[in-house]
Amino acid sequence: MTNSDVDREIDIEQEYVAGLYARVDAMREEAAARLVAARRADGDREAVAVRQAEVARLDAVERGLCFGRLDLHDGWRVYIGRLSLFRDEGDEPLLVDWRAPVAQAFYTATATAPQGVRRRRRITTRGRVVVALNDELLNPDGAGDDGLVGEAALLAAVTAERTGRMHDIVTTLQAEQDRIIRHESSGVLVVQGGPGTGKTAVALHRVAYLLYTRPHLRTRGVLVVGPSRIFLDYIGQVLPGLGESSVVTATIADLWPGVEVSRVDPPGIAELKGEVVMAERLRAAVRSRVRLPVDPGDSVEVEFEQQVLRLDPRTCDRAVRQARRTSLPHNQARLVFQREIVDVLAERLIQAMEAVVFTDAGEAIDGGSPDGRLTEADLRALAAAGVVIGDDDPDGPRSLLDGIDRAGLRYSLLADTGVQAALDGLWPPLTPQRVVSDLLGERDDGWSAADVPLLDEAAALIGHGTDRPAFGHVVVDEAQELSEMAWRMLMRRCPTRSMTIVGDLAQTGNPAGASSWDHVLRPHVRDRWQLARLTVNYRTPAEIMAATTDLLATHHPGTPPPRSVRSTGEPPWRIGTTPADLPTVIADLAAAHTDGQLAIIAPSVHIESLATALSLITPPNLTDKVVLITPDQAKGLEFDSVLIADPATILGAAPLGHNDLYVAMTRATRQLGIVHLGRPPAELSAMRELKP
Ligand SMILES: Nc1ncnc2c1ncn2[C@@H]1O[C@H](COP(=O)(O)OP(=O)(O)OP(=O)(O)O)[C@@H](O)[C@H]1O
Repeated sequence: MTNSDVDREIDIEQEYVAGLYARVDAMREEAAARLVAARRADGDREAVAVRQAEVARLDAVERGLCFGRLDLHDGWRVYIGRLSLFRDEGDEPLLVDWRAPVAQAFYTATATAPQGVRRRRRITTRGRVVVALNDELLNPDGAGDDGLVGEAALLAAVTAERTGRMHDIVTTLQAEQDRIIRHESSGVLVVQGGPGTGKTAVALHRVAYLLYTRPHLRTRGVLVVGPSRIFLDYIGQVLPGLGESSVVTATIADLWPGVEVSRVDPPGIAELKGEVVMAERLRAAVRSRVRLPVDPGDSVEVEFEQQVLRLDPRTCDRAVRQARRTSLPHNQARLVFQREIVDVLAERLIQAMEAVVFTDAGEAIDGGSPDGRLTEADLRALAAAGVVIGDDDPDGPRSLLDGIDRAGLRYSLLADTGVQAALDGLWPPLTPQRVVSDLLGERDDGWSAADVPLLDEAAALIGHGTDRPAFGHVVVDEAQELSEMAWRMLMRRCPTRSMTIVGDLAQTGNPAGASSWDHVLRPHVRDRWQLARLTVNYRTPAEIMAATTDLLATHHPGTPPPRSVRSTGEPPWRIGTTPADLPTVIADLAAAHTDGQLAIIAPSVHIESLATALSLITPPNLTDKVVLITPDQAKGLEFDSVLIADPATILGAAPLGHNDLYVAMTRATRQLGIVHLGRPPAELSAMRELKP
């Protein structure tokens, strides 16, 4: 096309896009009016929320409303964008939502498999203005069929300066990513992929896709679990940018409201707390809190209204078995136990009362039989005293107390503090906090992140907080980090086991985390899970991935690094220094840095001195030009450039330190530099060395 052809085409698209915005503006006005009306119509909060979501969704699609066009061989033309727009109900769409089936060809059609597409056009807009077009003709001769769809737009997206916030990739999704996003699994789908392969992006776009294709999830709710608050902030704009703002994001610790994580476990302890054997130990701990008398001589005395009633071991045992047969959690089963015991106590009291009959004058004249029947002698005595009993059923038991009296007596027993104290001594009410701290033998000095799944397990055993929300679909990001106990907790939040799990087993930093997907999932879904893989690294240039080769080969032999989508021609470097000079060297390198956002990734022992030397805050503000973080905090994030301080300490600080170093090395989109103390670790010695 000549320049004037391009200009003419841009004018045509501009007119079309302007028409789309006019339609959105009209819809937005209507939605705003509906919101005002809903607010006026007193109190219906649900209706207001629905209307608010409608307005938010229309606001969210403002940027990049329309980004593509497909020209089909049969003459049809389809515009692709962030939502579907119609001029009038029943009309052909003006714009097709990227999640609709017809839009799939935009991401997956190739010259060899054109899917009826003649031309794929990318439309780039700035605000509401069309600024560029990029056409691909899908010729059957296969020209340009390199597996990457829309390479120029893709490379522009992956090389753009980072902002500390993740953006959606709806305009440049690649075929292998699209297939996962639209995967029809309604069970557990695991997405395994190396660093930068788009796992997080794909998981979030899949959420948007599922909300579109399975509308029931809007009411059932979707939960996205991430490794840290920093990470959740980093991804926080992606779903709202796709018009989906109803999704809950949380760390594992956030899923237990009311507990503040304020403590870090000593090395090795978090690992033990994460093992599944803890579930059995908690179960045993809860069970052992029911304490029964064993010998007849140990009968429990219950005082009620100046009478002493005795509970022998057999009665207690029967009540416990009755309660356990219900399979209810501890605190609810306790109520069954109490009812059983109170029934026994009430029956004894009734028998004692029936055994004595009072005249009008309050004089005790005779007794009934133990089963509540009055003897003929009793009846004669009572008739003589003017008391008439049981005339509604002359043949049945003629007891003095009717059903209401008996219920009242049971209630009085249950409400009596003496009776309650005796019952609590046998089957006490429990709280998760008590159970967990008793089991761990820890003082009340706060909770660690690894305690949260234990609290949740205890809560499930006890029946505490049974109103915890469950979700229709759960996404787990950086899923390799979850312990067995954390998986149990998550499964309780997702009874339908509809999940998207994304992670990389080569990046596991948590010693309690996963080394095999089958191992973590089998106890919950047996073999009913599917694995999908992502193979192309969009973040990290080939030069940086090459620098991780020795690290990967040493610690994960046989794991191929993902193929980088691009190279920069700029190999990463390393430089040696002394412990005393480390802060100055890092500060000088940071001061000389001009190429976009820089992250300094350092083991926690150096964070304080580096923060002082560079006047940086910790934890960082992710949108700052220079941020200082630990490898653990860096999980899932990315930056234009990365400086790693003291890699040997990262390697040696934890049992899976090599994975932490791998994470740190794969965060940069442009440059990587490593400052080591003394000689470099063997895994990095092949890197280009800069002389100080
Ligand atoms: N199709 C795409 N178009 C544009 N950018 C993409 C595409 N796929 C991935 N990216 C970008 O590549 C980067 C890495 O993506 P993402 O963080 O989702 O990868 P990841 O597999 O979760 O990485 P890690 O496991 O290393 O944390 C992000 O900036 C993302 O926007």
